[in-house]
Amino acid sequence: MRRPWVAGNWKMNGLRETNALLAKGLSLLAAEREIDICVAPPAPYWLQVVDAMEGTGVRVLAQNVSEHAGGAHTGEHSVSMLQDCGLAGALVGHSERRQLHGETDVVVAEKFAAVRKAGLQPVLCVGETLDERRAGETLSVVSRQLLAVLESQGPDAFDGAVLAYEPVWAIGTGLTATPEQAQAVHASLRAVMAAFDADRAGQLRIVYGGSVKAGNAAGLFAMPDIDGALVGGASLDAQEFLGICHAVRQRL
Ligand SMILES: O=C(CO)COP(=O)(O)O
Repeated sequence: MRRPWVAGNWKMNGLRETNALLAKGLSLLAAEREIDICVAPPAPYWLQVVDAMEGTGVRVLAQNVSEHAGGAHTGEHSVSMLQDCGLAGALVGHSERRQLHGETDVVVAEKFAAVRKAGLQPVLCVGETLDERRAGETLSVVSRQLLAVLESQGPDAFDGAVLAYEPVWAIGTGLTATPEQAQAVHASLRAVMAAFDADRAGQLRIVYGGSVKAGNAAGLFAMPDIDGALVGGASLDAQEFLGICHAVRQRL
């Protein structure tokens, strides 16, 4: 039984006042003890959100992290800073980082390693663009992105980690992958992992991201290999996010 996992990626949204309102709305999640629930606010608000979520069981993630331990890296933040601020982990390789900030598979794997070595939870994001899907390259792209970590760090690198499948064409577009489309990719990713370690593949939580809302979550979570969600836009609305967290309970 894989424990359901849902996270809200707030991206570059929110200010102190709206964060406080959203966090207050999310405090109802304290009841959801059998599910892992996380939020990933922008870095300037980590401490605000860590404080606001105290006692709720909701954990706070970074949206990105440096692969370097410290030093002359203007604008970056290290895993030690995440730890110092009380964060539980970090997203690595989000498609917006790969596409807009030129992060390669190698850099993403280094970030994954840095998070893991600090004992925090890495969330590896993989996904294909619309052109890649149309060219029939979906499975080769997401496998390559997963293998960049698996081959360099081994399957035990995924102990406690989460793998997020986020088709780029479904992010922020309102186009959701159908449950069947997402399930097919999740099953393939699990098979890639199984070639290294079948037990660990069975335990790996693979979550879906891309226009998940309260209204389409149940269909996705009914699929055998969709263990939760990484939610963007809908996580900025407490009721929507609560609805998604409730929907994932069907997997318990
Ligand atoms: O990128 C995402 C989460 O990381 C998904 O974003 P949307 O839910 O807004 O499509």
